[in-house]
This record gives sequence, structure tokens and C-alpha cells, in this order.
Amino acid sequence: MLILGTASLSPCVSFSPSPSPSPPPPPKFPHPNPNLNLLLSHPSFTPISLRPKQSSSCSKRLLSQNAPNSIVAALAKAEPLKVIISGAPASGKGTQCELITQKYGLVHISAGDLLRAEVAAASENGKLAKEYMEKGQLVPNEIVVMMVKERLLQLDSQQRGWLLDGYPRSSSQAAGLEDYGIRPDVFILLDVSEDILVERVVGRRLDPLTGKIYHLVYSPPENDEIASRLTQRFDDTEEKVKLRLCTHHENVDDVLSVYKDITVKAC
Ligand SMILES: Nc1ncnc2c1ncn2[C@@H]1O[C@H](COP(=O)(O)OP(=O)(O)O)[C@@H](O)[C@H]1O
Repeated sequence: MLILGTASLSPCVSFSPSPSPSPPPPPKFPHPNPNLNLLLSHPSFTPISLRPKQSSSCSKRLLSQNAPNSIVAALAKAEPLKVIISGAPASGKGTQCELITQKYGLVHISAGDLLRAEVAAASENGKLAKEYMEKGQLVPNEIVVMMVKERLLQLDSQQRGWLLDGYPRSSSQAAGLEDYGIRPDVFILLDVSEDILVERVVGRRLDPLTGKIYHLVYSPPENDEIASRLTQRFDDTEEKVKLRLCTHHENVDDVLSVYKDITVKAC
């Protein structure tokens, strides 16, 4: 299931400016998959603006010889990092996005959040989008494509790099990005078993005040005050998550095929 074996990542040497190579730092990401942790915690994943100054030949020399060529090239690029993260509903995208953006300063662009903002604003697009979201279906490209593209092209995304979450979800969306010349350096796929996903979704709650996500059983609110203000997403019911899972399974292979040379799969 894993595309990158541990062996392909562990030989990487730190980007530390010290003259002697030091071992990679311990993973800082609490994801159960050690390969994803290693990749994400590797110093070479740091956007160039945050890296210590050094020559590009040095960067290349320090990277693992065993990592797939495309990923080695991506890590050595002298540009802000561009990452896409994909996965079924409740596969942990939100948690990983928070950790990755905190660590690398990337702009988090969530297609679902952009759509929910339109729904909340009761715009024409929002009203139409909600009909599809309630059925667990993909919102039509006419609404989503420009919304995401415009956000990707904003100055902060261009300067800091971006983490695109939940987009593309179909071959046409992936092809659209390619047509615009928008290509990520790394595509992360979170692959989690279906039983776990349904349980996670049904118990998931949001604190609208802090944006923090809770789970009624596994990560309950700290006190009654927080508990009393928690909300549930309108599409986080068992019936709707099953529809969203079907949509995910129908499309994920098409999207993966576009990014297979840069995919890191984690379960
Ligand atoms: N790239 C996209 N294309 C079309 N519709 C989307 C896209 N991303 C999100 N949506 C819509 O928004 C809903 C919620 O998406 P999201 O917040 O990513 O949650 P989840 O991954 O849990 O389904 C989806 O079920 C779908 O209706």
C-alpha cells in the first residue's frame, strides 16, 4: 500500500548548516504512518524561504538517493512548496493540514471550506453548491474550479506556497489544474479503512468559536461550556458520509493517476 518505503526516506541527511551530517530529527507529526512522518518532518521539506542558505548542488547531495526522482527533485526546488492532500471524508486531512501549515507556513486552501463559506453567505453559488453537498456529490466544476484557481493565484499562496485540501477530486479538475500549469510538488493520499471513517464522521463536532474539531467519544470537549456550543456539519450524518465515500471511491483512482509519480500514500 505504501508507495514510499521507510528505506527510501530514512537515509536522508539533515539540512542543518553544521559541517558534519546529523541524523534526521525525530518525526513531529503524530500520524500513525512513520513514512509520512519522516517525509513531512524531513528538513528538506522546508520551503526555501525558511531554509538555511546553501548551494543547490549541496541540497541535491543531501537528499536520499533512494527516494523517487520526482520527489527528490521537488524537495530540492528553490520555490515555495506546493502540496495537495487527498483522502476520504474524516481520513484526517484536517489534522494533517493543521500540522503541515503550522510547520511550513503554507496557505491552507480547502475546497470544502471555500464552498461552506459560499453556503453560509447564501450566495447563488452557495445555494446551488449546498444541493450537491447534501447529496454527498461533487459540486459542479463551474462553481468550484474558478473558486480554487483564484485562491491559488492570490499573492499569499504564491509567496508562501500552498496546501490544497480536497481538490482536485475528479480527472477533469486535475486536468484543469494541469492546463493552468498548476502542479504540486507532492501529492499526499490518506488511506483509512471505511469503518473507522464512518465512526469518526458521525461523532465529529466543531467548536465555531475556536475552529477546533472534537469527537464526542475520542476527543470530547474539555468542559460543558464548550460542549454546549459544538456544532455538527450538515453533511456529517451516517447516510451522507456513505454517499461521500462512494463519490470518493468513484474518483480517487482517476486523480491518483495524474499524480502517481509524486504520491505519498499513508494509511
Ligand atoms: N473538489 C471538489 N469538487 C466538487 N465538490 C467538492 C470538492 N471539494 C469539496 N466538495 C464538496 O464539499 C463537500 C465537503 O467536502 P470536504 O469539506 O472536503 O469534506 P469531506 O472530505 O469530509 O467530504 C463534498 O462532499 C462535496 O460535495
